[in-house]
Amino acid sequence: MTSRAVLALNAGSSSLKVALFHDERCRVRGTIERINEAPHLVLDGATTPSDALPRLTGTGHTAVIAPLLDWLEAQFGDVPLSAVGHRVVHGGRHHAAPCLLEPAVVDELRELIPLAPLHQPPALALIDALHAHWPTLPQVACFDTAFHRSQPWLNQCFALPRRLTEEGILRYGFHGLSYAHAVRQLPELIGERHRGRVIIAHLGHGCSLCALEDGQSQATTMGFTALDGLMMGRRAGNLDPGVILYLLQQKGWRADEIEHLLYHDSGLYGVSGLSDDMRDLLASDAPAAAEAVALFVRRVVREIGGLVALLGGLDALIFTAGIGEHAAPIRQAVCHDLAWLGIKLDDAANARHAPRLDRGDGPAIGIVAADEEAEIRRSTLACLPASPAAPA
Ligand SMILES: Nc1ncnc2c1ncn2[C@@H]1O[C@H](COP(=O)(O)OP(=O)(O)O)[C@@H](O)[C@H]1O
Ligand SMILES: CC(=O)OP(=O)(O)O
Ligand SMILES: [Mg+2]
Repeated sequence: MTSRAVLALNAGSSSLKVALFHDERCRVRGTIERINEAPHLVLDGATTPSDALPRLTGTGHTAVIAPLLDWLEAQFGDVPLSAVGHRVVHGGRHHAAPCLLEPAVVDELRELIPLAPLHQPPALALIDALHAHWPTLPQVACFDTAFHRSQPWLNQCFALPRRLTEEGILRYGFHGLSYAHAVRQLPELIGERHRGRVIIAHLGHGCSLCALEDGQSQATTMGFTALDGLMMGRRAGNLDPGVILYLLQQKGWRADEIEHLLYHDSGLYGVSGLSDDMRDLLASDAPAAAEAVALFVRRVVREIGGLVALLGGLDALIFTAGIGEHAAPIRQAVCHDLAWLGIKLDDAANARHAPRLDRGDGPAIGIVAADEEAEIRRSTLACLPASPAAPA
């Protein structure tokens, strides 16, 4: 079989995650953190001297990509790239599967920028930059929204006039690459229960929940945009739309000020007044930090209650992403408040972040390490023409 290598790029609002896969092996993986302020590449599982890393002088995704590609070529020039795969947060109504990035698709994705203003522009900037760098290399879009196209129609609808629903004002849902990856890990982690009623809690900088049956998305907390649902690092989540009308009409806020409030100034950061990072809040003894953490937990518990009602019960609760994987006190508080569901957390297993956290009876509880890049690799390869058969 021909050898295949994929560069996976995951453009986040404040970071760029990168992984280079060669066949089954991951050759290098890392995150460019604080991309809009002071970008620096942190490689997974390695303490690399800074002079061996790319020198990132400009800020933003467009500025870091050229030095990153030069560095990758210098370090891994022996890896014959077959394609680049991108996480594209919004695929709208028409993309239920990954696809090759033809010019018409890129134009269509540009139209979705208002629906994902933090994520869609950096992904599109990377697609343009990669095309300029390697004009003939196939590029594939892997959509966060695609995983949720399986939701029953009622769970995709807002109670709005039909004409708006028909226009595509729907609950799309996000974090689909993370959920798809988690679902693949479930048979090994929870056995036959993977076919049952499962809730996955993706708690990272952005946060959402997904209710699944037989591995298919049934409902999710994010909606038309990634603003809905849970409280997040800098996003409020679920909010009475009357608050927005009040700010517009009574307080004279402009639309761009409201956008900033919703995407940047709310959530853990807004409530604590300190930080958008759960680590800082858990380490702080400021009352406002404790309140932000308590509200975060309260919102998770309340939304899980709603999803359990839709599923008609719960067979497993799975945590993933930065907070879900690493913040034992958050998992503990959520599980404590869900004791009425028969959830019983093994505190020792929770403290050591073990894969299985339940005490053997009641719903299974587990942790899956998020790996959107592995899902990007898999989806990207699936979009490429099959390898020519090896000569006999
Ligand atoms: N050890 C930890 N304890 C508590 N929270 C953590 C820990 N490690 C990471 N986090 C949280 O995870 C968040 C980032 O999660 P991640 O899934 O990497 O987000 P994203 O991909 O959206 O940038 C951080 O903002 C931080 O709040
Ligand atoms: C969709 C979304 O919120 O993504 P992230 O968690 O990467 O910000
Ligand atoms: Mg993320």
